[in-house]
Amino acid sequence: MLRVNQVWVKRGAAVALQDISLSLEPGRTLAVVGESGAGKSTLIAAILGLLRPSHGEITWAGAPVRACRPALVMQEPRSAFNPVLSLRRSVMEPIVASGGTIPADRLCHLCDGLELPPDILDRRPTEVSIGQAQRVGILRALVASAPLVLFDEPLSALDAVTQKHTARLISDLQCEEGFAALIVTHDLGYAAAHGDEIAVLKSGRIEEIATPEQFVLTPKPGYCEQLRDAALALGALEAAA
Ligand SMILES: Nc1ncnc2c1ncn2[C@@H]1O[C@H](COP(=O)(O)OP(=O)(O)OP(=O)(O)O)[C@@H](O)[C@H]1O
Repeated sequence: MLRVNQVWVKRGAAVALQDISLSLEPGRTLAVVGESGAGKSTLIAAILGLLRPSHGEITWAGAPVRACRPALVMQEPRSAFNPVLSLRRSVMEPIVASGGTIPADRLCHLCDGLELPPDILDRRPTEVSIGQAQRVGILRALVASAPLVLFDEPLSALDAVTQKHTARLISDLQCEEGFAALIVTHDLGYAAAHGDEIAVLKSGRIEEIATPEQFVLTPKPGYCEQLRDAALALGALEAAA
């Protein structure tokens, strides 16, 4: 299980995360939402060990998170890849580096599910659309069979139909394989439909961790309620309301 215990993280002179505690079990999804600059990407970087907390600790099954080889879907689809390598090399590299192999049928199954044409992995990042690059980023994370997958705005470059389809593929695969998913998103509809819990971040602090039902029906007064109301007004929570 992922445990984030009373974590504080500084970025430069400023405190970007303050007293963050949360946990996430295998097979479960935690959606992290909140305004721009709230600290969502900082939380991912701290979980990955890229930023060191000034206080508190972050573990997976009681050990440093890096020991479980977590997978990351990065926010910027194209810059997530080395521009001079084929996408295939970028997808395979983490697995080859750890001495593993990817069964060909798994790669084909995931490419099909993500609606990626068979030849796409032989191209470079600049030779595919941003939405395709985003789906290759998801492919790279899922193919590794990591027990913990961190998604930073995984669907932001996709059209609505592809978003829905890709979100379903991630959920189905999670049911089959049981990985824990932490998903940072601005899309409250996605958070409510696919999160077992929603964590609302504001100014580096957790305002509330709630089930989608609690968030929609009885959000914490103040910022969480404003966020819920704004999402309702935009029709983003229709399925969950
Ligand atoms: N490299 C950096 N150096 C100093 N401060 C940074 C750095 N990166 C981010 N910050 C600051 O840390 C705070 C949290 O940023 P973070 O990127 O985690 O927010 P976010 O919630 O992911 O935002 P967004 O939704 O816009 O991606 C912000 O105040 C931001 O300006």
